[in-house]
Amino acid sequence: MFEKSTWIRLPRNVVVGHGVRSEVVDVVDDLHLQGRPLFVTSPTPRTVAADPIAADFEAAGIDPAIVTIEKATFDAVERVIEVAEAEAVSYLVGIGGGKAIDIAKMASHHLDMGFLSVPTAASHDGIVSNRGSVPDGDSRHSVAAEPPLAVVADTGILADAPWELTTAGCADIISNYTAVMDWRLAQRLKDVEYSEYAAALSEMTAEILVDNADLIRPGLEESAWVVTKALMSSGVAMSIAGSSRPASGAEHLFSHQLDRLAPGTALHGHQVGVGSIMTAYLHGGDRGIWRDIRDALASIDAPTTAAELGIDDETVVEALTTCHRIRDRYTILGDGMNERAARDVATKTGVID
Ligand SMILES: NC(=O)C1=CN([C@@H]2O[C@H](COP(=O)(O)OP(=O)(O)OC[C@H]3O[C@@H](n4cnc5c(N)ncnc54)[C@H](OP(=O)(O)O)[C@@H]3O)[C@@H](O)[C@H]2O)C=CC1
Ligand SMILES: O=C(CO)COP(=O)(O)O
Ligand SMILES: [Zn+2]
Repeated sequence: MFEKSTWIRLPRNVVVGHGVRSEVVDVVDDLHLQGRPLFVTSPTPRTVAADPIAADFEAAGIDPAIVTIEKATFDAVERVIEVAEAEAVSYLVGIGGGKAIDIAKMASHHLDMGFLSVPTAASHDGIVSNRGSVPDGDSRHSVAAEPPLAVVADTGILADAPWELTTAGCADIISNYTAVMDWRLAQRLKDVEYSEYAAALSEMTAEILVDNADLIRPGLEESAWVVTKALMSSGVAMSIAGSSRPASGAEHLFSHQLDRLAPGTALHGHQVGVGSIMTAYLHGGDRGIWRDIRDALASIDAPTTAAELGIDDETVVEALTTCHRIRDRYTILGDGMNERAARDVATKTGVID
């Protein structure tokens, strides 16, 4: 008897383009959302987007509550839940980078409320995904959360954000190449659940981004357009898979471990990009695609070395040898690298000296 079933949750409205910030109110109307919203934002995105959007809501006769979070922590999620209950809101709007959007996602999951995603930086592929990422004890990886009902991505705001946020988003996408290699490996060796559609979408997204790398330049709004569409597509791949597998393999384990060993030093996307150079080498050796990944990252100004990340060589080696413990996810790292092998891959790929 055929017993398979799947439930894919995707946003109903995706609005991308110049000046669409002012259309958040219309999107809420289109979704038939009633009552008060709670805006979840962080300091810079509040000024750049949340306050002006709040003014649009007030002009439409809706009085939003606003909570500003500084860090992605469970305390912040708790605080958002408390404010949502105290202010009797009906839905949430996450306005900001990965931090604000993830907190909004996780709080709305707990509250069983809808949420909208309004990115102010094209820095990560959680804009659309059904995953939320908040450090919990020793774990740093994403968990299932509420997918957005809608995404409103204003390319004017995204293009004005610091350039490194956009290059971080590009690197998060480029890392899909190695994430999918790890996923296929895990399917072959450990029989993990695998979706050819999600894997193909994730790889194709990276390929389109790399093919359009010459359009990705600072100050060019078209760059924000190209990168945001790729981030959405990658997020959809995660939603189809029902896991972050299409976009997160050993390169993400490496990045999550760096978040523990050198917190706040480099952006998520930049760390996974450097991790991807090394794990591509582990998959294919010297004839593999590690140089293509490195060159693609360099072509969009993303870091390709530990020094460019601002992380010392020893920390890279430590992260490589320990990151397989971060989560139960089989990757090319298997049950862990020894120090010599880690130093070797990091040196051969030029990540460390
Ligand atoms: N859920 C998922 O599927 C995924 C989640 N992630 C998670 O997302 C996070 C990474 O996202 P990232 O966006 O890099 O992190 P942050 O939200 O911390 O944003 C990075 C920085 O950019 C600033 N910023 C945001 N927008 C603007 C703007 N328009 N102008 C100027 N500065 C701006 C923020 O300012 P300020 O400090 O003032 O807020 C912050 O300092 C990680 O926690 C990662 O784990 C990543 C990939 C997928
Ligand atoms: O960053 C992600 C995808 O780009 C999410 O992956 P994790 O599940 O490893 O946190
Ligand atoms: Zn990522």
